[in-house]
Amino acid sequence: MAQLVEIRGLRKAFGSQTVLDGVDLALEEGTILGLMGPSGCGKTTVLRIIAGLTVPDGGSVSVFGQNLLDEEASRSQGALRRQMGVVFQGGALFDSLTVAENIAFPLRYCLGMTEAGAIAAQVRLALEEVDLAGVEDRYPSELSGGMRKRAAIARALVYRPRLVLLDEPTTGLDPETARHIDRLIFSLARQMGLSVLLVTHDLTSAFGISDRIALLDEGRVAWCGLPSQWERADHPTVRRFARGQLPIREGVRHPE
Ligand SMILES: Nc1ncnc2c1ncn2[C@@H]1O[C@H](COP(=O)(O)OP(=O)(O)OP(=O)(O)O)[C@@H](O)[C@H]1O
Repeated sequence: MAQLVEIRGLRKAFGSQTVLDGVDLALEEGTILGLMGPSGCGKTTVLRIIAGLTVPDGGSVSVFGQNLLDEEASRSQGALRRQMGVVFQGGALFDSLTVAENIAFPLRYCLGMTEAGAIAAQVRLALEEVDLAGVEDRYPSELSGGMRKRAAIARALVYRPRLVLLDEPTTGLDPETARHIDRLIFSLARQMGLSVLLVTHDLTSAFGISDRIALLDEGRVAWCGLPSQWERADHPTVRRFARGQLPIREGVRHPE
């Protein structure tokens, strides 16, 4: 299968702190890659580099076959970004805009749509896809945490990206709501043929919906494999990260 994202030898330091020190990572088209690792190991930094929001110090990042660090790719950043949907940690909806205005935002400002009827129809469809029909006129503060996450997912998917970058989509949610979000991500990804990078601390989420798992630690990918290989992985980082707990396997689906 084709690699939609291919990262080689990625390096990034913030001041004297080296965060990424030779990360190799690949995301196959149409699959979900769960990126896990201890807090502060650089997961969000990897996501932000792929999204073009953080500039790395070295290495290569190829997305849709284009090296993001090439001059030519930097000229077509806008076109590349339009093929990516990003859900940031916390959802990052605009508080002063209604849900409909939030979801319409990328249609207006990324795709340049202006026709109100067409925008409203796409917003309605996007909300239906995340089981949020009817909340168009509410403000984010009037939604529950789970509803805000779903609205953020709707905003990321409304312009039909090929690649979706999700940063901790289930953090801060109760287990039932978190599993609802997992099911939603999984079914939308499969229905739409999306490729998904899922950054998460949530083992249930990662093991429930990911096709592959990568574990980032000390600046590198310490382990990468199928969820079914995790328990047999005789790797110190895997043991340390899981702190003796077996991954919980009650998620949406578990590829063997
Ligand atoms: N813009 C920045 N300036 C300085 N340091 C930064 C910046 N962004 C990230 N860092 C540092 O880089 C390290 C990695 O951060 P990052 O957010 O990528 O980790 P993470 O694995 O996503 O963490 P968490 O799981 O806690 O969200 C942290 O020590 C963080 O403080």
